[in-house]
Amino acid sequence: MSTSRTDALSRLQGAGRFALELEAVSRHFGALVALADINLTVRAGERRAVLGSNGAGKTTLFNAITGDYPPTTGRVRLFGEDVTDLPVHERIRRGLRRTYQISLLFDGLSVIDNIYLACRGVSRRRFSLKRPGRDDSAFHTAETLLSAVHLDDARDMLVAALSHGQQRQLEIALALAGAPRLILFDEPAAGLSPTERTELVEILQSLPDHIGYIIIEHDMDVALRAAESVTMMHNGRIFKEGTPEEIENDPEVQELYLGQGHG
Ligand SMILES: Nc1ncnc2c1ncn2[C@@H]1O[C@H](COP(=O)(O)OP(=O)(O)OP(=O)(O)O)[C@@H](O)[C@H]1O
Repeated sequence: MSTSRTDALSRLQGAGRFALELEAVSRHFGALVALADINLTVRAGERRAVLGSNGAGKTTLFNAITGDYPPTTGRVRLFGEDVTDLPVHERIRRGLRRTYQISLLFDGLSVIDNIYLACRGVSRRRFSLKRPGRDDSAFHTAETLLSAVHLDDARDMLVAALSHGQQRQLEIALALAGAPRLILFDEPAAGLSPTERTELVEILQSLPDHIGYIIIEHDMDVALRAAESVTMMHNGRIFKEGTPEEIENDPEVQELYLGQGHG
């Protein structure tokens, strides 16, 4: 981690606030226990990877954090505030964002229009009847986000004409609209080529320091490069936590992960 990023993180965390605290979170689907007694904290600005085999409970963990599927038991706190009983949109208002495994882009619109709509959607003036002009601040924000996800060259292309990798980059831009403080990325590298994966990691690494994220990733290499801490899940429980180096060199993790054909 660079010295300037370390300094920025200590400033953020000096405020003494966690971005996320999960306390004894469980989620049942009928008799199935998808999450069991999860205790997890993520510091403000921290970048965390969640690894685990199929069915380990990673997406259910995201659903519990966002409120898409609230926990059966346990508490969820965002930036020090208990949000367990709050609906999804109230968590979004508090700076939580999420990307999905499936695309939620508008295929028939251009890249810049997709980003612009996301920016308008979270702006205070979204109900204004006035036709937006070039001085609309959402336009400027959209142009900034376009560059942040390396899509300047695809600015006016229709989403339907983008490569799979470009679509994933655009999804990141949409998650950056508004003032996100914690983003949950659900397998952003799925289906990407090695070159696209490298670009994705560069984009994630250059996000502003105050934006923390949790990334679900099957590709160990991407996860270990994009994160500074790792949580490994297995059968709905936290199996290991550590730095990327600790997780990579852990014999139990290697056995579990490589034994299941990942890596
Ligand atoms: N809405 C649901 N209804 C019933 N069972 C569910 C639901 N969502 C998840 N599950 C079950 O919960 C368990 C955990 O699923 P989850 O999708 O969280 O795993 P995952 O680690 O994200 O897996 P993958 O890597 O395949 O996406 C699985 O057994 C799954 O079938």
